[in-house]
Amino acid sequence: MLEISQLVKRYGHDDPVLKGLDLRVEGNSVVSIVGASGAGKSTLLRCINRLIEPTSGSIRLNGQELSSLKGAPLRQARRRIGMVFQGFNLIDRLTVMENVLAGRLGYVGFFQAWRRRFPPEDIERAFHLMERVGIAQYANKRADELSGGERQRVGVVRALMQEPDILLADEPTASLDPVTSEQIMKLMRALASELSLPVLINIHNVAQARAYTERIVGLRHGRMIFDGTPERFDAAALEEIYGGIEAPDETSASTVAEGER
Ligand SMILES: Nc1ncnc2c1ncn2[C@@H]1O[C@H](COP(=O)(O)OP(=O)(O)OP(=O)(O)O)[C@@H](O)[C@H]1O
Repeated sequence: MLEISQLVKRYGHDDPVLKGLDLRVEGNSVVSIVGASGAGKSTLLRCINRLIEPTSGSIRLNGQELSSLKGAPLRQARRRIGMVFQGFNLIDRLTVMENVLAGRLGYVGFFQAWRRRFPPEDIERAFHLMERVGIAQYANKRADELSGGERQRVGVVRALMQEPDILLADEPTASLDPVTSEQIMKLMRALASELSLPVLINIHNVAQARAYTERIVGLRHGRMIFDGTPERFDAAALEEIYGGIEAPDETSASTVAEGER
């Protein structure tokens, strides 16, 4: 379980970008975080995985306080936080299997990794997960020979190889075509349920947030101004969050039929 309370992040001497956020995410829930550009969505994810240092407040993952960790304890905590990126962040010249095994780097020793000697159970887990998401046949292909959707599946499997307690996804579908985007959203939702994993997804596509996540958190200028189900995420909520700015993909909201959910 993730429990964030009174999280503040200030870059330098600027006004805080996150202004006292409270958020609690339990079990296998899939939560989307929406908000206009600059609202603080990426900053929130980066505070959770501690790519950046929160200014104040508390972030607890399964009871462990993350906000003050440093050194080895921070590295250990970070390997329990899986991250999926907009640009996939794969190493192009390495194979799919090598990219996937990179998810174990927080666990295996340096020389083991350098000699590419991963324990058999890691290889087995890699194949199992690759099969689950439909990329096992590409195990020995170079990552740059795959399509965007396949590459993002590699990104998801790499994150799951960490055996994470939570999965964070920063605009995971923004580089993909609409159909592939929906497949990736469906996949993350299914995996959350299969693995009892909470998933937090930063997303600009409001239609997909509504269709594929069970809870939507709306940020505006670093404050949470909406937290509810897609059913409650109505035109008024949209107006409050985007304040007259058209939400990037709102026009396609009606194209996601109930039956596809
Ligand atoms: N490293 C940084 N140094 C200074 N300011 C930063 C830094 N990173 C982000 N910011 C500022 O913090 C604010 C929030 O940025 P953030 O990237 O969290 O927003 P976002 O909601 O994810 O936006 P987008 O949807 O465009 O990715 C912005 O005003 C941004 O300029």
